[in-house]
Amino acid sequence: MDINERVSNALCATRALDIPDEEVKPILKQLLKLYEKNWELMEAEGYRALIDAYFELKAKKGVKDVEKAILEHDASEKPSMKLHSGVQEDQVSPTMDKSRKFLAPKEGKRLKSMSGQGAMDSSQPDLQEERNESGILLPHAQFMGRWKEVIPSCGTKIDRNLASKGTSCSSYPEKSIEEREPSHILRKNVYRKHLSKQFMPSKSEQIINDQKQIYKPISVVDQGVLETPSSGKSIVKSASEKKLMRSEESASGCNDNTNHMESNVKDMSKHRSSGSSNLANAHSQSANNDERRCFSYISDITKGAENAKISLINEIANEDLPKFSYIPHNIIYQSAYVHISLARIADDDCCSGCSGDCLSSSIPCACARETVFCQDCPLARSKDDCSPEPCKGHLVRKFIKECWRKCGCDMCCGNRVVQRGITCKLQVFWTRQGKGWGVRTLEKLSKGTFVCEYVGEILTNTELYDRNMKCTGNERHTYPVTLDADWGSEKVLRDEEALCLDATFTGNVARFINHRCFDGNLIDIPVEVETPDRHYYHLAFFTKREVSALEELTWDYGMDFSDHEHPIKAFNCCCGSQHCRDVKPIDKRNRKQTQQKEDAKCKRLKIATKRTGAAIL
Ligand SMILES: C[S@@+](CC[C@H](N)C(=O)[O-])C[C@H]1O[C@@H](n2cnc3c(N)ncnc32)[C@H](O)[C@@H]1O
Repeated sequence: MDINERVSNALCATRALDIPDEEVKPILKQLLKLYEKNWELMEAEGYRALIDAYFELKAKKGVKDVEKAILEHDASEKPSMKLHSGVQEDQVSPTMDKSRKFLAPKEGKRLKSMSGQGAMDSSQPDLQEERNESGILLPHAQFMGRWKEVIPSCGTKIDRNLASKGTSCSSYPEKSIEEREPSHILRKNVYRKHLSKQFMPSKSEQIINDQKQIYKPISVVDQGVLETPSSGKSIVKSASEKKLMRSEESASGCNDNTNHMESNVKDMSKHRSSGSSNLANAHSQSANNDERRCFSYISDITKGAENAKISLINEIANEDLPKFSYIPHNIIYQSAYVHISLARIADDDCCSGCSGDCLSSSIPCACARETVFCQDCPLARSKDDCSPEPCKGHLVRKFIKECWRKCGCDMCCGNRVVQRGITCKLQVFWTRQGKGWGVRTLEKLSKGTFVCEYVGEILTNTELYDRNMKCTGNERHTYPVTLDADWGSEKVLRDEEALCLDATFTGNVARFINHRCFDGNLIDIPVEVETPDRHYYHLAFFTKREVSALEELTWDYGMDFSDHEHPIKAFNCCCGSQHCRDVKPIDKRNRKQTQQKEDAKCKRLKIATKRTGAAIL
């Protein structure tokens, strides 16, 4: 990217905060000097440094003194480069296996940690500890006085050359999504059965709010006066919010694009409540006398357990926060047999002879070869082609096998993506369509980006059955997903052997990802990391297409809404997809009638046009 483009991207990001170009330009200039023209630092976290510097200067001295003030700016404020993963470029159509088998009850419960996974136990405090005694939402310590949240970066791309700069793990260059190379090589027709996936809603899909109200929502009116709104008071929306909502409603596949900039404004207003005048300035600039509220905000629901912070925001309603313990890796509940040992990994199941990045060599290593690109993949053609283009995606994707401990490559190897964890900027938010909480991305994601793994407790099918039987109905939602454990193996596993993941009580951000019939923007891919037999594997979400900043992330749970025989009642789907499978008979009739009316209208128009010779616009 050339300098002009970079400058214009930076101005675009600050303009979105109503910061005039002429005020930001000198700051940009001085910061660049300070950063020795390192644009990656400038661009990190949505130009955070630039925006921070602006508000700080504005609050302290006014932007005229910028040149002097910026030199006083602490160099330690430079954002550091983060470890970033490579990316998977692929496409597949989700398949469904609707078999749901559960067996008899089993005995008690105790959590144990899975070896080598560093999982946290369930004693991890609840999200609700984010509140102070008076019940007001408390920002995290590191959030106080500094605005550290992400701003969509107007499609900022990072220099291609970065990829070839230093690749040590601590300073692994942050490639733009567009620039990342595919990290996994996929094998065709690998497994016999498709991955079975389904969510079981709790017995009652009603949200039962029996939790104690332990916090009060915050709302900021006009110039940042803090108030706690009385419950039931309707939320006044700005014109832009209303416009946004309308466009959301009409947009298919792009729901809940709540204005992130406005979220940030709300975040800022909270800063003021904690004594940050610069942020208050920002708020008063942008609020334009609109009433703005933020009912709840947590800057990092992972409490530092992930590489990237994941915030939670509710701008819509005064809802209880979800109660669960965040874990970044799967954890065994009790009886699940997940046998991880280096001895089980045969020599041809790893690439001990490799070094550095397995994907950088022209011939993929043994692990990468386990999964082979489709015929059209430029990497597969790379043997004949000395300069392969970036992969444009694959027709068939089955599973991914990542390099692991016995492999000779390093942690920055392109064939280690899922194991490096979340690097995307994600946010949990309260949806407008009645789906409860959902997950959105705060940055544009290109097709094939690894988003997150589905993390939860590893249970046997028997244990899951037991758990479901004990459900009181007070649980807000349950989130089990079955691992199609006999996939790729010779024998069919019994229910006390077959595994599933349950994120109801303990899980990661994926537990908030909502369902969308057919055209969700994520696809779940089984990933083999530590265990070679596919009895246990990881389930990772990748984007199926480019996803815009602020778009809700969704996947197809594979539910059959017409299966009324199923013991667990499915939820009423509000996915908004035009291909929604949960169509009530009356809607079906209406849909058909509307279609017939449309067809007739079209026909009439065509005839009229033929007669008059007029063009249909
Ligand atoms: C994995 S959870 C997703 C997070 C959930 N929305 C929450 O608030 O915690 C699955 C539950 O979300 C709700 N849900 C997911 N997708 C939905 C959809 N398309 N329409 C309505 N409800 C949905 C259902 O209640 C379902 O049982």
